[in-house]
Amino acid sequence: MGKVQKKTGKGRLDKYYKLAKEQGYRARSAFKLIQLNKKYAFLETARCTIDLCAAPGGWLQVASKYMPANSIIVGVDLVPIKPIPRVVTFAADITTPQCRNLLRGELKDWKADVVLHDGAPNVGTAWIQDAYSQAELVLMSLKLAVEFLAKGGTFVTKVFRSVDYNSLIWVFNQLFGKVEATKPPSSRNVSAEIFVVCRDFLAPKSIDPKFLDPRHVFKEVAAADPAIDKGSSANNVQANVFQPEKKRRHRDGYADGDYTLHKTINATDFVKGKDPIAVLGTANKIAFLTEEEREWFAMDITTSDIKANCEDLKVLGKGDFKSLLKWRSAIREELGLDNRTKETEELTETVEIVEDVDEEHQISEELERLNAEAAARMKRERRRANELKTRTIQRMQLQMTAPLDIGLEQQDLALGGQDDMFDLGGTERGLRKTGGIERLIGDDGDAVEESEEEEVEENDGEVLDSEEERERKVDGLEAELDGLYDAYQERLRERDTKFKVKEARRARAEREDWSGIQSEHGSDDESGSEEEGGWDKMQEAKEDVSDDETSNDEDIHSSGESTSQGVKRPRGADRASPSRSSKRVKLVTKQEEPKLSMSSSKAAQLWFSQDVFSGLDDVDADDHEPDADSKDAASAKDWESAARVSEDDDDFEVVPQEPDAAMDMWEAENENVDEIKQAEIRQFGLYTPETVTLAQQLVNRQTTKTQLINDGFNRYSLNSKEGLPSWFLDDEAKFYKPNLPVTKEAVIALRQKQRALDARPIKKIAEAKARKKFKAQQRLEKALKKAEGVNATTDMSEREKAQQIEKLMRKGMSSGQKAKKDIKVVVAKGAHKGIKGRPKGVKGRYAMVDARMRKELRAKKRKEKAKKNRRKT
Ligand SMILES: C[S@@+](CC[C@H](N)C(=O)[O-])C[C@H]1O[C@@H](n2cnc3c(N)ncnc32)[C@H](O)[C@@H]1O
Repeated sequence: MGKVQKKTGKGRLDKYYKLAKEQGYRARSAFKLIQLNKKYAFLETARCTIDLCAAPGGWLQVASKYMPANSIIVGVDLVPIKPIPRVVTFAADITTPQCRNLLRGELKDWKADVVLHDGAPNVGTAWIQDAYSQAELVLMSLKLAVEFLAKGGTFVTKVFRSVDYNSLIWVFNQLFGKVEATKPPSSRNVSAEIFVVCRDFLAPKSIDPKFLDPRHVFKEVAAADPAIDKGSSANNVQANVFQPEKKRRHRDGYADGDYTLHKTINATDFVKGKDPIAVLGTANKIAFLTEEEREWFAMDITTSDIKANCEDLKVLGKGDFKSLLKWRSAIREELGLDNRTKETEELTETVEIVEDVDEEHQISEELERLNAEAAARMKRERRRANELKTRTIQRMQLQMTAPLDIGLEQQDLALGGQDDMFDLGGTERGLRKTGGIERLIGDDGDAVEESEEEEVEENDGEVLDSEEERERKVDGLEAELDGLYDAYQERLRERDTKFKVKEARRARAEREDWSGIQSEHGSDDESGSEEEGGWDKMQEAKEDVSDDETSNDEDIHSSGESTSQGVKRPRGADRASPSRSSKRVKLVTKQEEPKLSMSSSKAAQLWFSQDVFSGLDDVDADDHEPDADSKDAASAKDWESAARVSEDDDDFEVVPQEPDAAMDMWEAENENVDEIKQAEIRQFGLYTPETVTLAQQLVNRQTTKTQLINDGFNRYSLNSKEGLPSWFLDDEAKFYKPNLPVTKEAVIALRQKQRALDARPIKKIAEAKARKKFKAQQRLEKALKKAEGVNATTDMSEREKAQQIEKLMRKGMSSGQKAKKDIKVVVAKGAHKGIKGRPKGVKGRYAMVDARMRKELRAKKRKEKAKKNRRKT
């Protein structure tokens, strides 16, 4: 309470704060003066007013508004006050003679009709201190008031409700005819302030300076202190003892005859005295000087704590005082001063009778208690585990936890809920599981026993009977973890559109990932299908995504269905079709038939028939393959064929095959292969920076086909993913992939292409445009019909008809939307500050804005949002 209340947003945004803002007052306190003036009407008749402690100037504004024109208004404050029309201000401390001189200089011989004082000391630490300073400030302002007030004048001052309040009122009553204390409605109830309106200044010829001297005015209250010291008020002393921070200052020096600061009393006074609390409140030390006192000192009940407490009473807390009082009672009992001993004996006897209890009953009670404790412990653990699980799920939902962390947490839980990642016990268990512990410990049975014991202890009630059980438990947890992860992915997918986009991108990236150039035989090979991450995987991914894309962009891909397959080729070229495997077989056949080498791979054709390869028949001239017996064999197309063969079966044997029915089917399905191929290239071309870069490298002879083939055998190509958890695979997909070369030029070229694509109107825009056009047409037709109707009427003159038709046609031709009216924004500052109604020179719709209010509204919204978020979590 003692602290100066911080004006938080909540407190500030009250009715008067808003009103002050609206009306342009600098402080909400302006309304206090308005309300006081409404009640006592002192401003309207005043011709000179002094406002002491006037910053920022709210009261001055009010005075300037309510006082007659040409009246004098002077404001003083420690801090400078921004200028106010008709008001003179200066910065000074009202408690100093300098302020008095300044006022005198300003007013000359003028007397003030009103002196206002709304001062509050700028300390704001301890309430008592504040209240006293404020009372002193009031007295100082009164001192100035009596000097400058005209007879019959009014002094308005703020006073805090405190012990000094009555003294002040008494002084006011000596100097003024009418003194009234009031609390205007705008003064917050929580505030201890009261306003005292002193009217009808008596203007005595001479005033006893004691009336205006704080040492005399507040003497009566200060004089209470010695009384306390003398132990006259037990309650106050008690307050002194238990609330030392609230002690009043000795404004009038020390108690009579007591001129020392340090006061030592004898233990006898404390023990045998009637008011031990008063003793504790006044003394600094309890001394053991007499024979008897020394005996007490030597007694067991006088513990070292008690002795230390007696040394310095001023540093003791409540607990210490209590123990001193207990000690006093004990000594008094010893001395027979209190007759509690007897009572205690009686009590002890009673206890002895009660102690005759049945032993069996005790044991069963003990057992019950232990059972109850165990049950409670189990329950607690279960609850804790559940809480942990819930929290983990929440954290996953908030993306605060990586699935890896959850795994660890869950596993830890399974192993006792306390082990951490680097717990050696955990390692030991792991080793034990794999039989490694035996190897480590050898035949040292002791060590094993010890660790087992530890394990049992760690598991704390969740004793795992066997290795199998433990494994089962871990497996179960892993399965649960996988389930959780899948659910998490699912939720993400449902909620997060961004995630969907990322997933799509990832799928596409995977489809296009460079996984080496491999033979199609890999897919034919049964065991090969097990090996993911190579060509097969790429094909599968392509199929999956192609499926999706087909459904989205049917019109685009319909013509390209099942046209080609191969290494690194444009999106959509490969379609999932039942005849896929047969086509593969056919492809191999084709490639192996020398005559058909040109059409051996649709994908290769697509790839190399792009502009970038035009005129490049000798891409791999450096590379002399054994089957390169023709000019074409050295071409890129041939390179592709070679690539297939190179990764074929181990024996690297090319088996020529006869053209079969399947081949016919292929041709029958794709009559205009070339056209489709060209369309595909036009549509997709090289569309990842990696492919463009590789193409560039081939063109620039920076790489060769052999090089590419060799690069295909890398650490990423033969990864077995069997049995790996899905979250791990997801992570791998993100980070464990080859880093393919990308050139700056390739990226620029692709960006340009993308920009060109983006510039095309999308379907929705086209639809919206068509809708707009259709509506415009409808409007026009309607207008025409109405115009015809108007034309047909007979009860209108030709001129009227023309006017009406023109109006209708104008409406029909319009966009159908009403033009939005502009709202003029007027900032409530400068000339616009505090005005009511329409600001000058503003026509049409307008809105008054206030930067401060906007900030506060924003802050309010921000806080509400934060609160809501907190509630959610
Ligand atoms: C509550 S504000 C006054 C508000 C003012 N009535 C208004 O409406 O704008 C209290 C003011 O008292 C001033 N004050 C405190 N001690 C002072 C002193 N010794 N001399 C002059 N001004 C003082 C502070 O600087 C502070 O501006």
